[in-house]
Amino acid sequence: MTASIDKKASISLKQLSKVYLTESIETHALQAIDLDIYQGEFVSISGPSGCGKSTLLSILGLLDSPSDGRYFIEGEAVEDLDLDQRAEYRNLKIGFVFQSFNLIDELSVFENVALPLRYREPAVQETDIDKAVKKALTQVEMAHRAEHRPNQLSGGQQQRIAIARALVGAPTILLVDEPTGNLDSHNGDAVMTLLRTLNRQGTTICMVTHDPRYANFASKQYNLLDGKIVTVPALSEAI
Ligand SMILES: Nc1ncnc2c1ncn2[C@@H]1O[C@H](COP(=O)(O)OP(=O)(O)OP(=O)(O)O)[C@@H](O)[C@H]1O
Repeated sequence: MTASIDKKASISLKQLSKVYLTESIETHALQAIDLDIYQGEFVSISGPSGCGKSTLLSILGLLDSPSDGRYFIEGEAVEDLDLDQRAEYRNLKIGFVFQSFNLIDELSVFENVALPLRYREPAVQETDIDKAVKKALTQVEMAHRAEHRPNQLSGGQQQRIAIARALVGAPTILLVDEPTGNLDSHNGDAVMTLLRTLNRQGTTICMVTHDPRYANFASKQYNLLDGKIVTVPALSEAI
């Protein structure tokens, strides 16, 4: 049987499952997940510790493979790609923002943001890299810090640089993992406001968070409970 694919979905999961096998223990981390994320959406996925959020994000980011089910990016099946193909797909289609920023202190802000483009084949021309990096830094309002090193910046500024690095390759989707986890509430609010602005400018976002306050920034909210996904009704529907 061929799974029905919605061509318009940027990301589509069909009956996707992940089982971890360790010695005699079988953990069903994700159970028959069906999820469509459309271009221009801002989706949040929340849930308690151990519900499968990191597992889901790793699979969406092509860092791990499902045990069963299908995963389509822009209508193309990606669950069976080999390691090299996955790396290439990840570079072209996925922007990743981590809780811990993961910037390289030995490189300038400019070079950190340029990094994903330097791994592309065929090589991206230097003038195009320059243009794309400046555009991404402008989007996160950090163009004035291009020559700084990450460790010369505040946590909130570092997260902005990490977002610019995720945006620079014009990905299909931005996958965001607890973006405010290492920030105080002022910087956390500013980063969330930036993500909302980027979404309103057209960036598709899927964010994992355990903070319900920040889940409200998303236009569509899901809860993950024991590896199963449930839609959170919009406020107007809940009343
Ligand atoms: N590599 C692994 N091997 C075995 N079991 C794993 C592995 N990674 C995760 N699990 C199990 O899968 C389930 C889901 O874990 P996951 O890390 O995805 O949850 P989470 O929602 O991200 O949790 P947290 O919010 O605490 O980070 C848990 O029961 C966990 O123990």
